[in-house]
Amino acid sequence: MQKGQDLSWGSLPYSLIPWLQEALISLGYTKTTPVQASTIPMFSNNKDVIVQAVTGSGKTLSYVIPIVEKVCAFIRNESSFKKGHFGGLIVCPTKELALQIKTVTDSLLEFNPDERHKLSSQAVVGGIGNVTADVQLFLKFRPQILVATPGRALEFLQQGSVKTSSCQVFVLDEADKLLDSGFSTEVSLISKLLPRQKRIGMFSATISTIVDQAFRMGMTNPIRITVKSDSLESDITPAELSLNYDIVDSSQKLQKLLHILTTFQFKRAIVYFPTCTCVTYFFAVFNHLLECVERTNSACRAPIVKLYSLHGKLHLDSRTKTLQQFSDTSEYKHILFSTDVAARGLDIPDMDLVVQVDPPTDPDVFVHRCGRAARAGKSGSSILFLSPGLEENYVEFMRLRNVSLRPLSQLEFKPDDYNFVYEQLQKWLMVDRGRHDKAIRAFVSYVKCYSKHVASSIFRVSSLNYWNLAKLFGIFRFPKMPENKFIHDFPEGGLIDQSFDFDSYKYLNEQKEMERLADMKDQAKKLEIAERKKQKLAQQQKNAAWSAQSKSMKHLSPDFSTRAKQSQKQRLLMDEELESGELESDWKELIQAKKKQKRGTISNAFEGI
Ligand SMILES: Nc1ncnc2c1ncn2[C@@H]1O[C@H](COP(=O)(O)OP(=O)(O)OP(=O)(O)O)[C@@H](O)[C@H]1O
Repeated sequence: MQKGQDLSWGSLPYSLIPWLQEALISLGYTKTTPVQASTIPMFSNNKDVIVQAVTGSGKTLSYVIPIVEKVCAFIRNESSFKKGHFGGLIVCPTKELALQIKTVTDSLLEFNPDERHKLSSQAVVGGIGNVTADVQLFLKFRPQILVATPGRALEFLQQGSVKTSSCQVFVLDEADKLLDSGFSTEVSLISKLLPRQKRIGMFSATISTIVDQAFRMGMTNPIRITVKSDSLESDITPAELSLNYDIVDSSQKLQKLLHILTTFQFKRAIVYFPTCTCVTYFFAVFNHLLECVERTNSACRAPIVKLYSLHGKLHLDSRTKTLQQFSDTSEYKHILFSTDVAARGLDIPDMDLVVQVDPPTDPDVFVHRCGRAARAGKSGSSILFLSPGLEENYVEFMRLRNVSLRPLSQLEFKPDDYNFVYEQLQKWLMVDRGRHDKAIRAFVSYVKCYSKHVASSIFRVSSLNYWNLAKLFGIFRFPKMPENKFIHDFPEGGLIDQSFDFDSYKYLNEQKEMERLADMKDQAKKLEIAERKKQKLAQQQKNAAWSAQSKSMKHLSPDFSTRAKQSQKQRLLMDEELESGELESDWKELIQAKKKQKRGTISNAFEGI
């Protein structure tokens, strides 16, 4: 693709269907974007394509237009699709993205003037109804184009009444994500269920690692299309996106985040946290902090309109509603707290700021997160927090991956103005022990997630500053977890403030508080019994020592020494049980979640985020 090349729709090397061209212009797409100019002629002309182009460059229309053209050509030749047949399948990793692609597709199809052959699409995604309901809708409305997530798509295609033989195009949007271990089995099974002679298109902003897998999907002589950015700093992020980082102690992250969100000018921002529990927790914390900011005459007073939260453990309806409300508002300063469920593909208008409280575990996702801002030629900026020490190497690590980050300037941050943050956080936690439980869960999930970083030489759980991290979450004690061995000067009982009285720390929820009190009684009883057993054992040992004095070692009954060993073993086991009982409380939820996740991998590998 040459610089200064004519990008009008009319300059494509073949003529688009007239109503389609009219539709594009009516929708405000007056000319092609570079990736569309390069891809549409190839993909429409029966070539398999592997397309890499920066975020927000218009990849969606690069495949939707060729699919619509193929569907129309099929109808022209065969008069219509038979019942149970369809013409194109688009698969992508998240439900939100699938619904967004369907919206883009429908916006074009509405312009089809042929009353006899209505064109439509259907979303086939997990979390909405069930596959039987999907098939019923499909048979009733006979859509020609399907937009699906991998698990549900596979189930759907395996239903007897769904016929795949007319499918001519198979698109993998966010192909690198689809072909990684979480989804690859479903995706290759889907490909096998579709006709051999179908065309395949793979699209992503970060696709370099998957080319070898293209052949496994059944691609024949795929054309590789790479559309780079004009940016001087990176050719894999848009030129209009400024990429910044800030070195900040975990203990100061909340304060800095509050400063940025209250003093920076932006319309919509997205703040990424590593796990679902972190999103839920910090969403609640931030709502409280913002109330405090509003109440006081604090230096950082600013008109934040609304916070939203999004993650994979929320019900799909509520996720869709949240995104809808967040996207629809025309007011300033709307902020979405999210996991990586909103990292790829989402096209939210006027998003001009992305903040990453931590880098993503997969470095490729960094580009996708930042790419939610500065889309379609608009400007935007992203800020990444890095902790001092090893994490500072991330800047060089990303530079080697062709992404250059600059230190954040113009941050007139005065820590003293934000002293109230930690105080308020602790006060807020004191109101309800349930809040502290949530903080502990979020803390544990954070550490677990940290251990999953691909760049394991930079992100080491052994190098984390757990004391600073504890301040970020506001917790009063360290949870029991295997990583405690890395905490220097680990305090007695994990208590961060030794004077803190956990026994009188209450739940607001009456039922929970009653259970806690009953538990406390139970524990006290168990300890008493254990203490008595210990004393008894000590007495037995004393007696044994006395009798040993009177007998020589060779006359010592072998039976006795075995019994002594056994009871010592029993005592150790009992101590371990008590210990693991406590351990369990912090880990139980994570283990359950892990099991659930394992069961759910087929339907959606994004559930963890
Ligand atoms: N030809 C065009 N003219 C003007 N705007 C366009 C054109 N094509 C697409 N856009 C707009 O550009 C934005 C980004 O498009 P799209 O979501 O397809 O990007 P993408 O390359 O798929 O991004 P990502 O890699 O983040 O998924 C959308 O708001 C879309 O409406």
